[in-house]
Amino acid sequence: MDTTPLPRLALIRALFETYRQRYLNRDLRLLDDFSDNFSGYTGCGDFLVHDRAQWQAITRTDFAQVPEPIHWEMLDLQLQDLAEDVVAAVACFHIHLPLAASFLANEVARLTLIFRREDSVWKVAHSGISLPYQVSTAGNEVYPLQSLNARNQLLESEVAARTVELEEANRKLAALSQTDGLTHIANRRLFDTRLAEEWQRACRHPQPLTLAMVDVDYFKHYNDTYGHLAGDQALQALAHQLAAHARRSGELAARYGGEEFALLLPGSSLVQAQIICHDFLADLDALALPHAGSPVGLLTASVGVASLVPGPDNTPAMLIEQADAALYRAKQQGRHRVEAGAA
Ligand SMILES: Nc1nc2c(ncn2[C@@H]2O[C@H](COP(=O)(O)OP(=O)(O)OP(=O)(O)O)[C@@H](O)[C@H]2O)c(=O)[nH]1
Repeated sequence: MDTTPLPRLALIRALFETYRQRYLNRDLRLLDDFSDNFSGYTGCGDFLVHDRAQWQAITRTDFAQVPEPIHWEMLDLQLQDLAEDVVAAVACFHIHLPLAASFLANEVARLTLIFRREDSVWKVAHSGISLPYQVSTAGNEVYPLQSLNARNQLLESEVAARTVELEEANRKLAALSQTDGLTHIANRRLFDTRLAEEWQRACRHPQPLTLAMVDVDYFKHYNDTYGHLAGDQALQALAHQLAAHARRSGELAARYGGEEFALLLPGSSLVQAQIICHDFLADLDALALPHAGSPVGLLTASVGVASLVPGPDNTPAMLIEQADAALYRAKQQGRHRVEAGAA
């Protein structure tokens, strides 16, 4: 090594730099820089070496495992002037190997070098490298690439498994947030979203957007007679029937609120929607849920249907208002019926 007198810190820095360059460039001159009284601690092999020849062999193995120049991304360097003939350098860095796999670079390596002047020549008297993991090296490895690779693959598969679980949990959560807790059909939130989406779609490709509002008849009386729990079960049965009539893609049965439901029928004409709603009422009749407070003696519902071709002159709120108005008429005219269109 260069023995030109230098200010002490510059000297230590130069010693470290020479070591670093020779090590990074896989320069075999490094082998001559180790002291006859060398001791070294291999971070990955996890053992102390007292023998210069053994350390040289380890260094050769290192250079053979990765023959191309490597790179250290320096994080920190501390230089210590310990005695007239003894100096130290402690470096922290990421190791970048010229390999596709970059996982070693995620680790922070810490290298301690002690230089001693022997017969006016500075030698590396001690080298200790540590990496913050407990891995064993396989065969003739110096860098524990096989262990790290295995650990990395394990981590990646665990992350992948967790990601799948997380996606599944998110999917369930999203479904729950759009589902009515009692009837398990779409809730008001999903209805609002789908109405807005279908409205936009119908604006782009003009076609009618048709909506049926459904309301249970004399339901207060039903609750009063049979109890709230029976009322809940009746709502579940009705919801199930209504959902069976949302058959085509884009059609949606939803609980609008309380004992009121909605059936969104994109692309259906008023007449087609009326047929669907009549079928629904017939199926509800077929369930034959007794209702002593109803003139027909069964649980029935009333339906109001409206249809609009979405455009600049109307809004989703107008469609709901028109369906509500038709529903009001159905109630006024005796219930258990379908009323359609503007009055
Ligand atoms: N069991 C039960 N009842 C509900 C639920 N949501 C709303 N209701 C009841 O539905 C009834 C609706 O009563 P009203 O609005 O007076 O209407 P109605 O008695 O059905 O009369 P019409 O609609 O005019 O035929 C109320 O008694 C509410 O308590 C629910 O989730 N479960």
